[in-house]
Amino acid sequence: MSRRSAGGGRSMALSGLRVLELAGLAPAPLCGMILADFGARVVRVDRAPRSAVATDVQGRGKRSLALDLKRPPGAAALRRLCSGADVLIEPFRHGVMEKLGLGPEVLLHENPRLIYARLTGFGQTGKYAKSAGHDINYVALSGVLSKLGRKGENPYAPLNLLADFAGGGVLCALGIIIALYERTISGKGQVVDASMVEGIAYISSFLWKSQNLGLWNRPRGENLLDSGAPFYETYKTSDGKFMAVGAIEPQFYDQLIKGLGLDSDKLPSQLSFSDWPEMKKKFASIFAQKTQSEWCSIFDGTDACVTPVLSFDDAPLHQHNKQRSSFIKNDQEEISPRPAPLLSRTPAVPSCKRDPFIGEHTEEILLEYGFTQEEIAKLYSDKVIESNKLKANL
Ligand SMILES: C[C@H](CCC[C@@H](C)[C@H]1CC[C@H]2[C@@H]3[C@H](O)C[C@@H]4C[C@H](O)CC[C@]4(C)[C@H]3C[C@H](O)[C@]12C)C(=O)SCCNC(=O)CCNC(=O)[C@H](O)C(C)(C)COP(=O)(O)OP(=O)(O)OC[C@H]1O[C@@H](n2cnc3c(N)ncnc32)[C@H](O)[C@@H]1OP(=O)(O)O
Repeated sequence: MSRRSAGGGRSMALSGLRVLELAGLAPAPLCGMILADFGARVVRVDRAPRSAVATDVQGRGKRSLALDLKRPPGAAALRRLCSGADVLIEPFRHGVMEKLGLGPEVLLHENPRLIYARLTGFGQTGKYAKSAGHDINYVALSGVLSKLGRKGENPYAPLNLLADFAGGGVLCALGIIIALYERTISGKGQVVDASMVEGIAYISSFLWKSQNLGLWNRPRGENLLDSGAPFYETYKTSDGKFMAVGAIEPQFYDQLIKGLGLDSDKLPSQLSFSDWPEMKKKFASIFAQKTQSEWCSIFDGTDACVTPVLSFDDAPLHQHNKQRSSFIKNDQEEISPRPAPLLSRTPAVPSCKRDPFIGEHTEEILLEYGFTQEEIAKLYSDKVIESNKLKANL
């Protein structure tokens, strides 16, 4: 496991980029964390009066400023911060920023180079633009949820990975980077309308565009890649763990059959759909006869596409992941995934420090953005900003 400190002397791809992230639930924090991991100076703008504990668990590499946006001097302070920023990420449903007087017309007028990223579930327009929602709702509206789940069961949302993170945080970060690239040519900022419904739909383009290939003709849970096929499944081992099987191509399927100790001449053909349920039972009874580690000994080094299903405890300890330093430890000994992808010259250097407390850096950030000590004192006395130095010094 590697332990590299932020800013360890190497310049990162996004060094010098100034980002303001208005505190949100899950997607915007990931977006901000990605930018911070790759070198951006990300300020999380938390609420004042602040809540006791930060709910953002993706605060790595960020600093926190606690600011009351509902008070006019607070909104004015954010406008000023935006004048000196490259990127603003806002995670509220449509209309919230406009109500605060912080809509894109205002902020882009004051800073035409600003990338104004709006990360929402339903986007800035349309019937649901002002409705509350969460990951599962967005996946549902994208069409994708209808495809997920096992045979005979209700659709199943795979945690909150699809909308919040893949279609939300990650695609918003991509939108920001694209807009920043375009700004190098035009000199102009723009609004990034990152709707998680559309984000999921977009990352599911393969699903949409493969509808005519016959891959998805059968009901949910009975197709090649949705747990219908015996060779694209998980199987329980004798020690209560699992193996993942993804032996799609015939040459890899042959190696699976060999590893399981079966004779392919005595089996139905791989793509005989009607035999799939029976083949699954056969595979399951064989996998149940050995431990996960025994199966790894059999399949490691083959092309059978069989791997262990690792727990969070086991994944960082797996030899392959250790060889690539795929997981890192911070100063609190917390383990998390190393930023991906790896850039050869300017890789991400994630911070090893703990996440910021709410309001921990209020003063230093305001000074950095050009506020005077007198202006800061006024904001304090007006109770528009808060700092949390006490906790930070513990
Ligand atoms: C499935 C996921 C969500 C998972 C989240 C969980 C991980 C966490 C949810 C609850 C957490 C727990 C809880 O907090 C209790 C504990 C607290 C403790 O500290 C830690 C442990 C906890 C157990 C804690 C643990 C975890 O953190 C939780 C379990 C998702 O799908 S996330 C994606 C959600 N959707 C979106 O992001 C799409 C866009 N956003 C929205 O649609 C809405 O924001 C949303 C999410 C529906 C929320 O609606 P809401 O009405 O609450 O907000 P908005 O309409 O957007 O308006 C925001 C209002 O706040 C004002 N405001 C904002 N910033 C400031 C500021 N700096 N100063 C003053 N005011 C501010 C803003 O003006 C708005 O005010 P109005 O309503 O008056 O207009």
